[in-house]
Amino acid sequence: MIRVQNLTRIFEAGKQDVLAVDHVSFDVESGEVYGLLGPNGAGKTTTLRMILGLLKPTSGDAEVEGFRVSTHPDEIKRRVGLVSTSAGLYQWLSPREILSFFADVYGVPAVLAEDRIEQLSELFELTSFLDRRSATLSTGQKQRVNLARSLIHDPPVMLMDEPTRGLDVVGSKVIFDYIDHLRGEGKAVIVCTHRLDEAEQLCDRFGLLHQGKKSYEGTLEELQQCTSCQTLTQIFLQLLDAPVPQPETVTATQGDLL
Ligand SMILES: Nc1ncnc2c1ncn2[C@@H]1O[C@H](COP(=O)(O)OP(=O)(O)OP(=O)(O)O)[C@@H](O)[C@H]1O
Repeated sequence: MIRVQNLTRIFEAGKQDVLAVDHVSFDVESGEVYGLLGPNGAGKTTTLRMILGLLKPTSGDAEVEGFRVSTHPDEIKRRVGLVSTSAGLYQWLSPREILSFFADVYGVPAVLAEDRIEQLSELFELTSFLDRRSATLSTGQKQRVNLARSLIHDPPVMLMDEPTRGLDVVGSKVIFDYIDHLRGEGKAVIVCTHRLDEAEQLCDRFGLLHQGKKSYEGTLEELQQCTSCQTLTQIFLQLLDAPVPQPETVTATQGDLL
């Protein structure tokens, strides 16, 4: 469903270029939740932005349902939803107006959009504030509107950048349930998070980025076998202590150690 092939991005930043993402490759299948993890500055957001077509790779490519982002950026946007804590809502519009607006942007026919808004309002319990101005909503309510917005065009792929940042336990639970819902619907999901405890519960497979390179990949069991660590936090700390692999990335399924 999602194929990332040798994605690389170099930023020109003053006198020194920044190699933000360095030949990263991975696949995510339908119904799979893939945790893209790494410390600050590892290249997670840059990778998501390239998959979505918001940022041009220096080299490499990404594919969604067989469409390459380099050649079919509009097909990609139709097929990918994005949940990001930094996404704001239009303060003067109500959730219903926001959802209608995005349905229109994504080319969802008006009749279908009405049904979709109905379904998503029930799923995310928006009904009681669907026609209130967004400025008056609580953080958790705004977050639920954002989740509904990301699904308005029913995309087969969902990218989530720090979805639980700043949320309390109840808000985080809404995200957990949402990710389970996506998995049940057969979507391919990539989640970037610093909450390793959450990632451990949520994700089926992990790719660990370090200094722009993919250092580890596998299920929790595979990572445990490969590192002799038990928790994702321990595995992560081991990754930070290890030298960045050169030139090949390491796949836990191959039984290699860093
Ligand atoms: N527009 C830009 N110009 C220059 N450097 C950039 C730009 N965007 C990102 N970078 C650099 O690229 C590297 C990767 O950044 P990125 O935001 O992808 O990391 P991240 O893993 O998402 O980090 P965090 O967890 O802190 O959000 C960092 O060194 C960052 O400073």
